[in-house]
Amino acid sequence: MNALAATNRNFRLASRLLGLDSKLEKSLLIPFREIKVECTIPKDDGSLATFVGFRIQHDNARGPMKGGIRYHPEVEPDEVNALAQLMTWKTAVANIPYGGAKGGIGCDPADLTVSELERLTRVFTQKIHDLIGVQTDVPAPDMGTGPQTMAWILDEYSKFHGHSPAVVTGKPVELGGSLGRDAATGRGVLFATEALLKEHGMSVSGQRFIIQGFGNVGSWAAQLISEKGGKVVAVSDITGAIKNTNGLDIPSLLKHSREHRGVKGFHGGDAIDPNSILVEDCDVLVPAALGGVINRENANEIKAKFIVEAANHPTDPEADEILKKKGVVILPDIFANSGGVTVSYFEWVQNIQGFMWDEEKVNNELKTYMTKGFKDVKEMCKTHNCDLRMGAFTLAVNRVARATVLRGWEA
Ligand SMILES: NC(=O)C1=CN([C@@H]2O[C@H](COP(=O)(O)OP(=O)(O)OC[C@H]3O[C@@H](n4cnc5c(N)ncnc54)[C@H](O)[C@@H]3O)[C@@H](O)[C@H]2O)C=CC1
Ligand SMILES: O=C(O)CCC(=O)C(=O)O
Repeated sequence: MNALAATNRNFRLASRLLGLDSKLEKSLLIPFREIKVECTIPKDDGSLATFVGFRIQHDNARGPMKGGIRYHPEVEPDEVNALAQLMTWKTAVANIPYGGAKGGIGCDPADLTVSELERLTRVFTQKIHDLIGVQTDVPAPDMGTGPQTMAWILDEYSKFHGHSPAVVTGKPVELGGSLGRDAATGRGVLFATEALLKEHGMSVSGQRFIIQGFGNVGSWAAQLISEKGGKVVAVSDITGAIKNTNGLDIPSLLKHSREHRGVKGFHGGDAIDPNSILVEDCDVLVPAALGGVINRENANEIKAKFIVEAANHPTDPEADEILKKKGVVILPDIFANSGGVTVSYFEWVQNIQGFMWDEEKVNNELKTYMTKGFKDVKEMCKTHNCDLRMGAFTLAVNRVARATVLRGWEA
């Protein structure tokens, strides 16, 4: 099932549990605005290259639309649409005053030089600058983008609208980025996992983790989990997969990954087939790369007791059903990876106030939001007698529906 069909399905299931009116359901499902732009840049060798960029703004009932920008060869409209919708539900679960959006450019950042990436980012910003803004739509990093990408967007946007640090989050700290944003999604994954395991009378310490993806989210999650005594027994990225049943030495793996641009070749473990990583033995599986990786082909083989969705929509609905029958507990993306957008919110607040928080305050506030989010999701599970995914979806859809109805439809 494609990402959009899967996300729509989860939304509709939640809408039915809540008993939403079908007209309201339709208005919540259709995106506010879909932007598709052609981005042509001169490459370093003088030849031209054309890319397609998207920004899909899903909903703004609860506040400015918010979500990352992804640079990846598989970026296409349905996927971005699904990711934008997920942002609406994620900001609502976190209870931060935003709606949802997502953007992306269909490109392989590994094939472009830094100056080509800068030109591409600037052209994309020129095409969408009138449609984003501090109170309308605030981009952030996602796969294949990072603080430098946000710095280029900030600079290009500010040429049109004056200096506007709050137009993007996940910026370098020197440009108004928040302390703690870089680690925030991984730290949120840790807090979410702690809340889940505590509920089952367990803690991170001593559990065996497998992490797919070793970029921003996966590497921070691995680091923070291992600092808490969790044993990370296997990790994969686009270059390969490494396993060590005694636990990988994460600081050494981070160093190796920085020096060799990937985990491949790390000597502190055995190389394994990256396609098998999700079905290796562990207690907690943390997908932190692409969507749709847990599906009907591999769901039956999964050995983990818990899945913490650090990536967006890693589990498709067929796999959800199979795993539920097997008794696997899934902590859904719209809660589990909400630490990133929550600290993006703190960054935006700091920029608007012209004031900077210290990192301890950022991390403490994040823990408060994640703990409250878990409690709110669990309450919805009780109310609707449903699993954690539907608990999170009903919580979010109800909040957005309430805001939409309160605002009214008068033209
Ligand atoms: N960066 C953020 O703040 C947030 C990111 N996310 C989600 O987390 C996931 C990862 O994002 P980032 O870490 O930011 O991206 P990133 O670009 O920093 O890292 C992506 C990682 O995935 C790996 N990867 C790519 N294709 C793979 C494959 N086929 N098999 C195994 N590994 C593969 C890459 O090698 C890299 O290690 C995405 O689903 C993203 O939407 C969710 C919330 C916030
Ligand atoms: O920090 C943000 O605004 C959004 C991060 C993001 O794209 C996500 O949570 O999927």
